[in-house]
Amino acid sequence: MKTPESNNMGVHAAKKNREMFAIKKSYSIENGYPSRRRSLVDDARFESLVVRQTKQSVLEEARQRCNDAGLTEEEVFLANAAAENKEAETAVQRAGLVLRLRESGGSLSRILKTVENLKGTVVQLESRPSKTPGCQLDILVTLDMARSSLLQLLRSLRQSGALAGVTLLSENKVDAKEAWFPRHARDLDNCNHLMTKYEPELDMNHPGFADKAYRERRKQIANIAFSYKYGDPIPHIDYNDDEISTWTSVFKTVVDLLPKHACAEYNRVFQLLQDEGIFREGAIPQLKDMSDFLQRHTGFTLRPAAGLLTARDFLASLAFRVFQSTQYVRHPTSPFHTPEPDCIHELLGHMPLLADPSFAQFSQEIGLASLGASDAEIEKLSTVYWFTVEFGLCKEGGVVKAYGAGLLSAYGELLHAVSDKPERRPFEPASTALQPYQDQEYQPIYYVAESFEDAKEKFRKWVAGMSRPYEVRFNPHTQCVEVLDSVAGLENLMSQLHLEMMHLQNAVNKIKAGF
Ligand SMILES: C[C@H](O)[C@H](O)[C@H]1CNc2nc(N)[nH]c(=O)c2N1
Ligand SMILES: N[C@@H](Cc1ccc(O)cc1)C(=O)O
Ligand SMILES: [Fe+2]
Repeated sequence: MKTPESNNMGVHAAKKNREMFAIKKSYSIENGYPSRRRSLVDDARFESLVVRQTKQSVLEEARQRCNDAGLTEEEVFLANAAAENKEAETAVQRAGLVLRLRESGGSLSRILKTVENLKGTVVQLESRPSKTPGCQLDILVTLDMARSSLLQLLRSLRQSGALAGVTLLSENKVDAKEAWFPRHARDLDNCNHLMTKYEPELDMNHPGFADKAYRERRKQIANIAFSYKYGDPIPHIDYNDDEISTWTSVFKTVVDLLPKHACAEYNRVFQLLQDEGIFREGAIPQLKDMSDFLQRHTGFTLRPAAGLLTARDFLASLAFRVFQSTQYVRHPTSPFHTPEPDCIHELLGHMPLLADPSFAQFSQEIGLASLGASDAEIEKLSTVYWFTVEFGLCKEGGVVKAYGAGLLSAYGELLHAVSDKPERRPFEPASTALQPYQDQEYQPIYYVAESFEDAKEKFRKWVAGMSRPYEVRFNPHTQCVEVLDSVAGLENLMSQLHLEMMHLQNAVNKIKAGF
């Protein structure tokens, strides 16, 4: 089966690519985020722009270093890989070259001779009449060769008058231009970029802006998240009295409002969390305990996040049933609203429903749809996320109830959402995805889902029309996202499903036999 693990070289290349173009911690702080008005769609646009610019400057730098302005992206990639250390320089790698020959004459044999001199092995050789004017033949040659020799070969081919063009193809079909996305839960170590402009250091309207001790404390907790790596135990935080009393006051108001305004699925899990002593007055739940709870119910786990993540990084983690959660607490002067997500929002708003099987699956569906999506599609997906997971309403026996995390952790807006003031529209992914929104005042429009099942079904139909030319699937046994683009992979999946169907059939038979 073609799993990311067996397609090792490609994955390695893609990962290197991501690391090479990576931005340290945040998109906004180092890049002067310009927007004044908060919108996650603008955030997503800004993220793409910074990624493009960073990539451009990395390429420029490499071209200058190699003193060759004509280096293609693939060649920069190769040169950087070779420059890592002695071993990397002499490591043999497979490469595909397209050569455009002016004349078929003796030039091909000369080229092959050069390959031989450089200790390369030809794995495959194909030719076809060239469509390029002034050229006779196009040759596709696949080689195994040490990286440094490959660079040398490219240089000498470029100088040869017999060739009208030389193109290095991407390593093992991985297109360096294609969007990288995490293939294994451990790759989420690379998916924690922040939008930092709502942090207390930068946002003058943040209630903690003038409070030095608060900013220090927040930074200290955020740093724990920065150094977190996949597989580490989730760090325990010793919350202080101020933090605990903030939690307790928000918790009390939520408990009062739930019976009337929260959806049944939320209330059910909330009760469980109270029964287990995870949700109570006087103690902020530890992410570790919450993560274990979620894992028992839906397989979701938590990893600490240092602040508001970019939409692409945040959504990607959902594909792995991982929720990236902040661990610091909002400022004590403003318990009922904070401009950036904090652990009270994540714990009270998001966690209960992540323990509901149907909702967990909906969240994962959005995450899976985001992998390899275009920038425009990420904008749409985050808008859908906004009007469902963050601010969604749903119907329950003719009454409108809240399931959005931003409503369940902010009681003022919850009362507003269920009052007769805002406009309510039925949830339709295609139109919901285009609705502009802001995050500074209460929402003027909310979208109402018939049920989670219905929302999921509509979402799935809508997502099927997206541009990605392949389907992806999460394999819970390996924690890998598999790209369903090979017959072998599909056959494997089919045989697994076949086995499940047999179990299902047997179960039905046994129940029937019991009557
Ligand atoms: C996908 C969407 O933009 C969404 O609102 C995300 C953004 N980043 C986040 N980052 C953190 N830490 N917590 C969140 O709830 C979110 N929500
Ligand atoms: N406003 C939310 C927190 C929040 C802020 C920004 C977000 O994108 C999400 C959540 C609260 O007070 O609970
Ligand atoms: Fe949220």
